[in-house]
Amino acid sequence: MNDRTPVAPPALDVRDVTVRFAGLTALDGVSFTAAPGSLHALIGPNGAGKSTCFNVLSGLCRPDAGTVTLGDTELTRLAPHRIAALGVARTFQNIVTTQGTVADNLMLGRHAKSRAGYAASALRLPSAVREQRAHLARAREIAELTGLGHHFDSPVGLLSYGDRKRVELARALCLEPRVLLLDEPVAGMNAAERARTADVVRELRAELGLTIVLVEHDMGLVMRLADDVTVLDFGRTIAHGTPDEVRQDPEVLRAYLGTGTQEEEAA
Ligand SMILES: Nc1ncnc2c1ncn2[C@@H]1O[C@H](COP(=O)(O)OP(=O)(O)OP(=O)(O)O)[C@@H](O)[C@H]1O
Repeated sequence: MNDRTPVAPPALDVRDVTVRFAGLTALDGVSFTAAPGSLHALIGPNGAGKSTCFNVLSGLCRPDAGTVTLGDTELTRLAPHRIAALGVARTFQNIVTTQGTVADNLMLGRHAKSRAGYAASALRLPSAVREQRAHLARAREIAELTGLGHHFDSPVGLLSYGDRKRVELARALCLEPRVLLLDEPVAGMNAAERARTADVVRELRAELGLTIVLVEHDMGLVMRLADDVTVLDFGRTIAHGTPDEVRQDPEVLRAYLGTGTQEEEAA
C-alpha cells in the first residue's frame, strides 16, 4: 500500500450552485473555494443551506445549476461512492456509532481501500493476510491521531459521547481522504470534549495536510480553526473572508443577531 505518500491536496471549487426543493431555493448561486490544505468553514443560521451544500459536495444531492470541482475533476454529477473514491470523505452530524469495537469500525472504513478479493480474504491467502495486517496498523495510527489509541480494542458503546463521535471522524479518515467534510463535529459535546476535538482537527490537518470544509454552529471553534469562512443565509452567500472579517460584517451580524451593525447591537 502506498496510502500515506503525501500528495498536495487539490482545491475544492464550488461555482454558482443552486438547489431547489419544490418552491424553496435552498442554495441560490453559492460559490466558494476551499484552498488546498486550508480549513474552510461554512456557517449560517438554521436553514441557511449548509447541510444541502454538504449533500451536493458529497454527491447525495444533485444541484439544479452550478458545478463542484476537485482540482481538475468535476464532481457535480458523480455518485457518492465515486466522489468518496476520489478522496472526499464526509462525517455526518447525527451519526454516532454504537456497534463493535473502535478497531471494527475503523476496519470498516478501510474496507473501501482493500485490494484483496473476497476469495483471497476468505481463504486467508498470504497476500490477503499481509494486506489485512497493514490496514490494521494504519487503523491503529488513525486511532492514535484522533485521540482514540487507548480505546482501539474497546467496544464503542462503552466510550464517552465525545469519543464515539470521534470514531466517526476516524472512520472517515480511514478512506485516506484528500478533502474532509466535517458536519458539526462537536455538536452535543461538553466543553472539554469540544476542546479535545478542536485539538484533534488541528493536529490531523497539520499531520495529513488535508483540505477541510467544516460546518459548525460553535462559533468559538470556527473562529479558532478556520482560515476562511463563507456565511450563508436563506441559501445565499452573505459574506466571505477571514474569521475576523466575517465577525465584523454587518450582514452577518444581522443574520445571526437580527441587528444591523455592531453599534446598533451595543446600543
Ligand atoms: N429534502 C428536502 N426537501 C425540502 N426542503 C428541504 C430539504 N432539505 C432541506 N430543505 C430545506 O432547505 C433549507 C436549507 O436546509 P439545510 O438543512 O441545508 O440548512 P442548514 O443550514 O444545514 O440548517 P441547520 O443548521 O438547521 O442544519 C431549509 O429551509 C430546509 O427546510
